[in-house]
Amino acid sequence: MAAAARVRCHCNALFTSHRNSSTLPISPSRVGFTALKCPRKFLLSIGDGSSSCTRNVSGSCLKGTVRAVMEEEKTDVIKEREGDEKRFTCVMKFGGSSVATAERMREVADLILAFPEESPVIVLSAMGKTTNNLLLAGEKAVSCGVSNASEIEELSVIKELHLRTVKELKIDPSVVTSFLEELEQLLKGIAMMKELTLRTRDYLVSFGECLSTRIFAAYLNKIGVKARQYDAFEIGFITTDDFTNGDILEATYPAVAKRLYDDWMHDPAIPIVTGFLGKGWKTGAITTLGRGGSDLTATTIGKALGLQEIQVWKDVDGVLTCDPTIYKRATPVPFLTFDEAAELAYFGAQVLHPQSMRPAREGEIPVRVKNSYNPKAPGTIITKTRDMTKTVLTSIVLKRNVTMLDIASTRMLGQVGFLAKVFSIFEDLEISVDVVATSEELDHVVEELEKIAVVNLSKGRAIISLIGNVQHSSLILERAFHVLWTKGINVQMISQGASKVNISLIVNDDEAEGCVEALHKSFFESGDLSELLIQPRLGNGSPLRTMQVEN
Ligand SMILES: Nc1ncnc2c1ncn2[C@@H]1O[C@H](COP(=O)(O)OP(=O)(O)O)[C@@H](O)[C@H]1O
Ligand SMILES: N[C@@H](CC(=O)OP(=O)(O)O)C(=O)O
Repeated sequence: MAAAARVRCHCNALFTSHRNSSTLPISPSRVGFTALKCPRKFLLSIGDGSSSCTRNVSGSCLKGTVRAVMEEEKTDVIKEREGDEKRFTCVMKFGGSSVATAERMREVADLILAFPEESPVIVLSAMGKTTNNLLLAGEKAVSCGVSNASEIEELSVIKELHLRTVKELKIDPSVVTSFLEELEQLLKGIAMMKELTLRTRDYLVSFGECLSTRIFAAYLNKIGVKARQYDAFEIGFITTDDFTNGDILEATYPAVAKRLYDDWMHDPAIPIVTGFLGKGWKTGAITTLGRGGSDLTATTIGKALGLQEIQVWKDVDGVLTCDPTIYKRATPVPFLTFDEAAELAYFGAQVLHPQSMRPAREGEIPVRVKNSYNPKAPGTIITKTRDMTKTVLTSIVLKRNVTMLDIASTRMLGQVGFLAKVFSIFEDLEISVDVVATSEELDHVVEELEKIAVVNLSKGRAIISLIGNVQHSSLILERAFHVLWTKGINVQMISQGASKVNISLIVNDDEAEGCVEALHKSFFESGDLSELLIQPRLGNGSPLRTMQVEN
């Protein structure tokens, strides 16, 4: 469940909420903000006087990162190798849908071989729905009893899929059999312990990527293309120990580059790397990077090796104007900036992992989103900047199942103190508002907030994010509100992101899909909106900074 918060207080001050929100002038009576996916971050500067580096780290791993950075090799692996011939040109990541069957694996191999001029590093996700099946199997194991663990339906599905795939690809089944046996043992262990910790969960789901990459590497070798399988957690993907949501640490970049380059120099072979996985720096245990984390694996490799391009191959023709499962007339967006793509991902567009743009942006490496089912489609290219002069709206993102907190000051504290206290409650409970996972956690927040405020909790809300050129916010809002007014929809909260590419509206969840469809029709299907941009602007033309809508 996600959450958004609205704070009411009595002050006239400039208010900066968090990463995603701009500095907002507060109205005397109310201030609105949506606090969204914002793992607690600190800026950490490390330098020796002549140079320094700054990096974002989670609060919980601040100490760990300092140590990891200190232990990091001083030399920059890429610079050190500037004299060398560039060994790799791009990274190509294929998601679960791209490698769902033996047939798909063959097609992906053909696709890779269709670009002989490229020297790629390949990143793979687990086959099809394997990650979901592993998680379901783990949950069933908790309560099914040891003697029934081998009969869990999802285990059979996983076994059957992988054994069928090796058979169809005519490769040695021993590539997968020992893993499948180990998986069954693990499920028995979970059944015995009757618990599934986050650490075990990560170990459990790691089987998906470990299996798919081994099968694919074996297949390439079988058809005469030299390939080498790598488990990311063995080649330097170092993360925080936040199981199920590990954060990549800086030490990863030189370590991964060194390993991949060294191996290539000794014995050239296409690297086939497990997406999604890492190794916790303190525990040494397998971690995962959050669902869809293979995109982040790919961009991390792209930055580590200083590649020319990062390609993420999906089952859609690129990033689309909205989720095609919500509205099927969504169309590809040819160009995006890193900011737009990051915002889109942060606000819930499943097509990209929320953190995946960070390494690409830092390394200034273009990311191309392509369709492995339709390689001829141009896809989407994501770069640092693009011509925005004719851009009004780029994409519409829907995030469902949001809980809205309405927080009104009881005036027990001064204005400044009130806001500080509200934020400290979220901080103390280690909750970044958009990632509140259970209602139990929310109860806790409400309990604490009620000591200083009147709190209203509204479930069943959705966030519709309008990603585009917020320089034209008035035009976007005018049109959006017209559409929603026509449909009789009440917008309950509105907020603008600091990145200047996002306006978010909160509406009732059960009305949200209809809103997305209506907004899509108006923004993308009713003529060129950019024509309106030539109309003279009234006022100073500066974009909207804040607005609060009362329901
Ligand atoms: N704006 C969007 N553009 C494209 N796809 C989107 C968008 N929003 C959501 N999606 C969903 O994301 C899916 C692709 O992402 P994902 O399943 O993670 O790919 P993969 O597993 O291949 O990496 C699409 O099938 C689509 O349903
Ligand atoms: N297999 C993992 C990681 C991943 O990135 O998958 P995909 O690329 O299929 O979204 C998951 O399902 O979350």
